[in-house]
Amino acid sequence: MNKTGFSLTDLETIIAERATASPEESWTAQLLASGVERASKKLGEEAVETVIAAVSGKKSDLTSEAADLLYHLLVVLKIADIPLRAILEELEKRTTKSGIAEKASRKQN
Ligand SMILES: N=c1c2ncn([C@@H]3O[C@H](COP(=O)(O)OP(=O)(O)OP(=O)(O)O)[C@@H](O)[C@H]3O)c2ncn1[C@@H]1O[C@H](COP(=O)(O)O)[C@@H](O)[C@H]1O
Repeated sequence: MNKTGFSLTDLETIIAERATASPEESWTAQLLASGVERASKKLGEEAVETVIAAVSGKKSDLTSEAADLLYHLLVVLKIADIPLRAILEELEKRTTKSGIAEKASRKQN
């Protein structure tokens, strides 16, 4: 748990609230208005920057890039009208099986 109890759900709420902000003042409003293609491109860039930071071994860079990545993922999910809850439910379903067992069951199908 972090110091303040801030969670991804809180960030999801902030993103939803910023949807009505002026795009001149709000990066979130700009991204939401830009549509799924541009926001996804930004998400992809943040993913690449996260990979580069991970490989560099610089923990502070990776922390910062991972934060950018999670924020932009939540923006894309908002545009797609998929609540964070749906992703958490999907992840929860997966807790009943190991990743290796799940991959093996895919190969059989
Ligand atoms: N968590 C974030 C957040 N993380 C990253 N960003 C913005 O995402 C943008 C990323 O742009 P760039 O790709 O140009 O930045 P970069 O990848 O660091 O830079 P380059 O090296 O690629 O040039 C920057 O403007 C960041 O400020 C964020 N913008 C907003 N939030 C949250 O959303 C709230 C509302 O923000 P606004 O909507 O801007 O009011 C904020 O208070 C935060 O809680």
